[in-house]
Amino acid sequence: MNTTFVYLASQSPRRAQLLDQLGVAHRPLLPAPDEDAEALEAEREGEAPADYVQRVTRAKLDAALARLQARALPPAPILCADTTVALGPRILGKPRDADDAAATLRALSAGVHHVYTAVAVAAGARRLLALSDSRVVFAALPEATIARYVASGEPFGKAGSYAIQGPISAWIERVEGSYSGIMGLPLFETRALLAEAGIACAP
Ligand SMILES: Cc1cn([C@H]2C[C@H](O)[C@@H](COP(=O)(O)OP(=O)(O)OP(=O)(O)O)O2)c(=O)[nH]c1=O
Repeated sequence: MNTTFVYLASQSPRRAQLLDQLGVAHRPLLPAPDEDAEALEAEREGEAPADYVQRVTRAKLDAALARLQARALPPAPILCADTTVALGPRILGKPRDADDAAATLRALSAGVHHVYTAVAVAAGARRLLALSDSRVVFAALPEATIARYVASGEPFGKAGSYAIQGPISAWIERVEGSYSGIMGLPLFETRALLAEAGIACAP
């Protein structure tokens, strides 16, 4: 396929910024107002977090392909991703409210959790998917820190109620894996998928 851009099927500004780092031109391919994006992220009982994140990412890709067809847009590869924070078998999604965000941060405090990000590319008839798995160690979070952080508003819209790219990183002792993956788009895996789809990244 001879294309000069990819469609980024994501509302996340972080994913657009991360894709910029690869030097790949991209255009948004966002859901219509009547599309139920939340339904895609419904959990299934007993499903392992790594399986969940890949299933949701495939569903996001299917929805994006249908959107491209419905809007009769020019063909180009589509990229999407999903990030899930897991404490053992438990999925810690985006917080419902301030209490939920504080409870999630208490659960992550003084412990180890995983951040899974699946990234998927559709190019022509091909569909490619990769999974990034990172291990994050949080120090013990004082109650006052949790309260200030929740009041700052940053936990909202973030899986696991935190953003590694923000001030809470001062309480992260160790990370093994992919920093960009934790932020929402693992650049090593994304570059490899795009290369497989015939799209060269810089440098
Ligand atoms: C753990 C963590 C998550 N996040 C963000 C990345 C994702 O935007 C969000 C997880 O939600 P997602 O459901 O993966 O993505 P989204 O709803 O923001 O965007 P879309 O589905 O349209 O692509 O949490 C951070 O920014 N930093 C972090 O450290």
